[in-house]
Amino acid sequence: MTTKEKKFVVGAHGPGSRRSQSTGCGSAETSSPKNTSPRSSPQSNEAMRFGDLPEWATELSRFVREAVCFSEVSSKGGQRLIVEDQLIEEPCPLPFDLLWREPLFDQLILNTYKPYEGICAHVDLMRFQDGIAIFSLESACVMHFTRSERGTDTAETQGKEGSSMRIPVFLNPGSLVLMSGEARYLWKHEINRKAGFQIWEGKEIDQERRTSITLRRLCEGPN
Ligand SMILES: O=C(O)CCC(=O)C(=O)O
Ligand SMILES: [Fe+2]
Repeated sequence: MTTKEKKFVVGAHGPGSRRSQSTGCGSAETSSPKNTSPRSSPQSNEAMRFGDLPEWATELSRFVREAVCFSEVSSKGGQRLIVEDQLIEEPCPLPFDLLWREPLFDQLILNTYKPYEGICAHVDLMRFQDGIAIFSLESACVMHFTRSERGTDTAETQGKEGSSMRIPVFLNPGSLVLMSGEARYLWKHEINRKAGFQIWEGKEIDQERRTSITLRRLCEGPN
């Protein structure tokens, strides 16, 4: 895998309160070596590494910086959009205080999923700092973001029928997801690959093996 294969950056960021308690599948926090995996099948494989990362992962960290610095939004110094007469400022995909910390990441988890295996809705453990990167490889998929119970629904996050908003994000093989701020603390992410759930533009996505590499940084102090 080379960094050249990465196609684009999906930045998910919001200002808001940073520390809400996480909710996982049910109510458990997730993505902890000690917790039950939030993935929907026990046959999934995962590998974890803490501390000094292997060279290829350090290269991925460098790629994250490069991708943020050269992304369209960053190069314009935060994109400003007018939507229905309202000025919306799209923040940088990863705030600069997080982007330039050293090390950027010190924990990695590699997950492989067979077709129809996914990961249920969760907020990553509070033992990890803000600023999380996920490289999505092999099979395309749709990741859904839903407001966690800790982040109260507002008029903006309510769908027309009053149900909580569910935001689909299409991930190509090679996509990079960056989560910080509200997206990291107040929204759950999920990849439901059960039959009938991976629909994009009206068509079901063909499923193959999917691999993801998640990079995070542990909070200081005992974990
Ligand atoms: O496989 C993915 O893309 C998501 C992984 C994830 O959310 C996690 O490990 O916490
Ligand atoms: Fe996660």
